[in-house]
Amino acid sequence: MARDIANANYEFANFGNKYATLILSLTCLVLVLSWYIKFLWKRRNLYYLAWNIPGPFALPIIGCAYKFLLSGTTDIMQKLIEVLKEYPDVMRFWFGPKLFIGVSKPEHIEKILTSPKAMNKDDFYKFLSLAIGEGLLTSRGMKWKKHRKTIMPAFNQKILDQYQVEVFAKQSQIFLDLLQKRVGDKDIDLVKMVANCTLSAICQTACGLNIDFQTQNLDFVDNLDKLFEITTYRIFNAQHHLVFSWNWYPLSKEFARVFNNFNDFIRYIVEKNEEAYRERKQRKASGTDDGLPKTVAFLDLIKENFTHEDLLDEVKIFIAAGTDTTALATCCIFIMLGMHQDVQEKVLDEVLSVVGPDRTPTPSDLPFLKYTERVVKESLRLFPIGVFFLREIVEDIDVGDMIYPAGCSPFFCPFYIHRNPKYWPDPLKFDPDRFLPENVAKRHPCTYLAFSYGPRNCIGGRYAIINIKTIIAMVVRKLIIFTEYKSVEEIKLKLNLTIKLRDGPKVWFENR
Ligand code: HEM
Repeated sequence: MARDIANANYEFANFGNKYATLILSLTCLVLVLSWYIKFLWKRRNLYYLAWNIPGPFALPIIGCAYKFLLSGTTDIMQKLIEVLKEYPDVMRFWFGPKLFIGVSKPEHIEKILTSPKAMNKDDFYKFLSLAIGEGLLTSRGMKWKKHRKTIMPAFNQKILDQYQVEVFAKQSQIFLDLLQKRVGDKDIDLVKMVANCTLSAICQTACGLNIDFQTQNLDFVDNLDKLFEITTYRIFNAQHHLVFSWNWYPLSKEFARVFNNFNDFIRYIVEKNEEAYRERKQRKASGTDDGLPKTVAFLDLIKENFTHEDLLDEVKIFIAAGTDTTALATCCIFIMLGMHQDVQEKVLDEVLSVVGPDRTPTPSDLPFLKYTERVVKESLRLFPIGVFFLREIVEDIDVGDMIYPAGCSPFFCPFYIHRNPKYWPDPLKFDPDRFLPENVAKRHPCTYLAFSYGPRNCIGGRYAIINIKTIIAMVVRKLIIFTEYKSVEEIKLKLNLTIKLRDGPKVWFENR
């Protein structure tokens, strides 16, 4: 009898436990489902508007991410272009719950890039901020607006002519001297050499500091490269987006090392600039200023409006956004000139007629190097250094024939647009005359996005073109450029935040 009661109690307790587990599981399921339905309901506008946009099939949870599974940095670019080609004007792409829209139609690009509803960068840039801080390129909202307004005048043509061209010419001369010692050498690390030249120029133009990266063996350029490489890796490997998983990963230690080196250097140059600025102020106050015109750095023009931390962030961005981009663009131009000796001859003729055989280029020469400028732009068409860029839409944007929903992230791929035969006939042909004013007038401005477009375009575009023109003018007069590449198709690229030449520039120089 007692055993029967015990058995009955046991069965009752067991039934109770099972029942409680069932209730608990059902409650959890209902909670998760109601959270999910609420999540979907809140985003109904996004789903509704995305429905009509063509794009690849999206799987549950991962969306279209399967398209990029197991892709290295070379394949990602290739695959992105392949997908864009399937949907030539507009493409929706679900990456998990996130909606990206690839925009290739110039009329849409113009409306989005000029809309105040799309001035912020996508979340994707937060990994970039973790590496290079919150300066113009990565900052958002009012902070960006205020900084852009203050920094803009420092990049105007007058300042560039008055103070910067002299720096570009000096650094280009050092670069040329180094190249002349390597004549005939097919193993030069050209990207690094040019990057040291552009970095020395930017340190001086941004902070007024004369550090010669070109002749001293400083490894800052390698450090910056590594910082970008690890950041690119993290962006494209979603499993490392969580801080917890990243901190356990060995590459995070390497990231910390290059990150600290980068920050120490920036702190050093900004502090040096502030010291020099204080001294100048004291000299002025005590009347001991010699009255001679001084080189004015960007920092000198903006520092009164910014905190020390803001200045650090902005200098980080100038250096990170200006060094590699300009260097890569210059290397691609060297390749194009090596591949097209007739174009190189025309550049030489122009430089000799405007600047002459030995004189250093001055600001008044540069506007007359018109053909050289067309060469720079055409090379940036084929090799736009920023492969793609993204925005975030905070309110629906009606572009006429469709609506871009709030919450989506439009992305723009200059590499794809610049090689689209619809806008650029015979797109792989290198033809600088595409940039003759009469030909430019026939195209929609948003078919060319090397420096982006609208209020958030590249602030250093003019600066970069002037710097590159100075380097090319100095080099082409003394050296003939050759490359092993025979065609544009042969030049393989990979992604490292910006474009990289997978197999290097394969360029060498001979005496003229
Ligand atoms: C050939 C060289 C260069 C190319 C191709 C280039 C390209 C670009 C592109 C495509 C953007 C838009 C990026 C985005 O929206 O995510 C950008 C932004 C920017 N670039 Fe450049 N850039 C070059 C040189 C420079 C230089 C030399 C500097 C500075 C001295 C610079 C500073 C910036 C800054 C600060 C931004 C952010 C602007 C903002 O968001 O308000 N760039 N650049």
